[in-house]
Amino acid sequence: PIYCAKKTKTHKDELGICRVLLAELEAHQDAWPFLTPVNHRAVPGYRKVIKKPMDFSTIKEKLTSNQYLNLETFIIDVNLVFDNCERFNEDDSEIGRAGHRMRRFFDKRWTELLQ
Ligand SMILES: Cc1ncccc1N[C@@H](C)c1ccc2c(c1)OCCCO2
Repeated sequence: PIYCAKKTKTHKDELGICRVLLAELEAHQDAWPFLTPVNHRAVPGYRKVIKKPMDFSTIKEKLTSNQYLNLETFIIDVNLVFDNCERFNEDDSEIGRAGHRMRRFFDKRWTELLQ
C-alpha cells in the first residue's frame, strides 16, 4: 500500500498486552512451579545457584506498580523465570518439563499478540 501507518504501540497498549500474557501464564496448567517465589529453605541450594530469582507473582507486583518500562522489560523477566528453571532443574524432571512447556506457550502467545 502507498500509505502504511507504522503500528507503533503506546506504553498503555504494551502494558495491556503484558497483563493479558501474565493472566494466561498464571492460568496455564503447568504454571504451578512458577506462581510464587521459590522458598529457598524448602529448596536446598536454590539461593546459591540462582542469582536473580523471579516468579509470576513478583512479575504481577512489578506490573501493577508500574516497574516495567515496556513489553521488552516484561519479556526479560518472564524469560528469567524459564532460564532459572532450566539452570536448576533437569530437563527430564516434572519442574524442568513444565518450564519447557511454559516457555513454548509464552513464545507462541506473545508473537501472536504482537502480529
Ligand atoms: C521453579 C522451581 N525451580 C526449582 C525448584 C522449585 C521450583 N518451584 C517451587 C515453587 C517448588 C516446586 C515444587 C516443590 C517445592 C518448590 O518445594 C519443595 C518440595 C518439592 O516441591
